[in-house]
Amino acid sequence: MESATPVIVAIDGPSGTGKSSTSKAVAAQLGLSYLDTGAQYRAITWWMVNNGIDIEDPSAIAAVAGKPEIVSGTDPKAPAIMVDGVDVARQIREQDVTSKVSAVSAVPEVRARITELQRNIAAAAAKGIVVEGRDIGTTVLPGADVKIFLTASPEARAARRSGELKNADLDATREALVKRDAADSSRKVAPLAKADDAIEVDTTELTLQQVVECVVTLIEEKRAGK
Ligand SMILES: Nc1ncnc2c1ncn2[C@@H]1O[C@H](COP(=O)(O)OP(=O)(O)O)[C@@H](O)[C@H]1O
Ligand SMILES: Nc1ccn([C@@H]2O[C@H](COP(=O)(O)OP(=O)(O)O)[C@@H](O)[C@H]2O)c(=O)n1
Repeated sequence: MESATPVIVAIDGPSGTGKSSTSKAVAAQLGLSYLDTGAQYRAITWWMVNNGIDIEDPSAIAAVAGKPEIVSGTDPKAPAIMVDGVDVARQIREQDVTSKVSAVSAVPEVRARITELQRNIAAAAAKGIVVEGRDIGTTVLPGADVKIFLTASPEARAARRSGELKNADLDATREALVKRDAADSSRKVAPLAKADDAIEVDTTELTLQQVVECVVTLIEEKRAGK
């Protein structure tokens, strides 16, 4: 599939619905760039924790939101995330960051900063980009060519997540995940939400391959002008 105009794809949804795996596979298959916006919010959270900022204090977070330099790689086969020149790909997945990221990402100054980075990265993608997150279709790139909102039952999502984490307790994983979704959905600025014009795909009973095929087909149809 060749096209002169870059295609912008927004994939949103709660945790464990398959956003990262689907977005990486779709981008790799179509030769597009890829951006994991959750990794950016995790990276700024890691920096706050590492610099002793009180996560309970939004004004303390806001005051330093512009300080860390966050650089995202956009190769779907080797996604990278750096903070002040340090590769934090492993650290940002740790439980401590996961439990604090919703509080940090709810601070408007953090969102303004990260949203600007995201728009610049999307604008620079020559062939187009798949951007995954919570507010891409609604806020970051409302003019995206294709908008997908992935969902799945909390049970399926918890089972997928505990499959990744060693010794994870299924009930505790589900509880933590539902709590984070609630925090992300209820914040004032750019909450987790489906855009009115997004296509919802329930992945509970689908394999990753089926979800990837579904999204690739939607992009191809859009490019063919259907
Ligand atoms: N449709 C699917 N069926 C089964 N497992 C899946 C499916 N999609 C993703 N997974 C697995 O679930 C886990 C979470 O997927 P991920 O893409 O990280 O979700 P998200 O980015 O939405 O949090 C990963 O281990 C992934 O391999
Ligand atoms: N566009 C986005 C992406 C993530 N986030 C925040 O970042 C957190 C981590 O996102 P993630 O995509 O890495 O989470 P998982 O789906 O991997 O569990 C979310 O729980 C949100 O608090 C956001 O606010 N906006």
